[in-house]
Amino acid sequence: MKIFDTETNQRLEKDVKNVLTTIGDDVSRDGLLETPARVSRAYAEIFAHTGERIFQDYKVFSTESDTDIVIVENIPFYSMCEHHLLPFFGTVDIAYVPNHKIIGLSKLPRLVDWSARRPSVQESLTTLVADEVTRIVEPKGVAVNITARHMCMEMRGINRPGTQTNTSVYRGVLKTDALLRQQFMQRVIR
Ligand SMILES: Nc1nc2c(ncn2[C@@H]2O[C@H](COP(=O)(O)OP(=O)(O)OP(=O)(O)O)[C@@H](O)[C@H]2O)c(=O)[nH]1
Ligand SMILES: [Zn+2]
Repeated sequence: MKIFDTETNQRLEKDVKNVLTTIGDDVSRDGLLETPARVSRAYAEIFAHTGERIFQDYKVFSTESDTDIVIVENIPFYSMCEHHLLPFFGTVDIAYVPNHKIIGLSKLPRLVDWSARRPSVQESLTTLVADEVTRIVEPKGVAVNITARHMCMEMRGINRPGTQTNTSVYRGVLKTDALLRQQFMQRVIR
């Protein structure tokens, strides 16, 4: 978990107090006394990788295996929409077609966490995961599929609880080879 330095913490706590006061609440009442500090700690987790472009926590192995496709599906994620700072969350499916290089499997959920812990939109999240798999594994093809619910569409605004958004990126042979692409889609389309 990211730890904010003292100055960042103090600034954030002050900002949270301002928001609470501005919406008409009383920051000196019992229930809110520790809230600015809690929000600061929560933001340190939720926004831990803001501004980072390169995922570093991975391990790759070389392989002579001729596995056609690797699919890791149903990886849960939580992120915050950059328009309303409200949560959007769901699942990510990742596939790649190896080219003599594979990635440690657990590193894919780690990559998803790293990508999600910043203000984002679902499309950029999808692209960021695909970019980093491409950079790290140098595969023949990559596919990323995300299905998510956006609180900004459910609890306010258009108010449509349960609405789901699907975004996907297909690259290389997973874009051009219909059979491989179908193999991925058959698994992940629920
Ligand atoms: N494409 C995309 N749009 C998003 C995402 N998250 C939130 N949005 C949308 O961002 C848009 C922002 O629109 P605005 O008109 O500027 O903001 P708003 O007045 O709060 O819009 P409403 O949500 O329609 O009330 C909304 O349509 C949201 O649904 C996302 O991940 N991807
Ligand atoms: Zn939003």
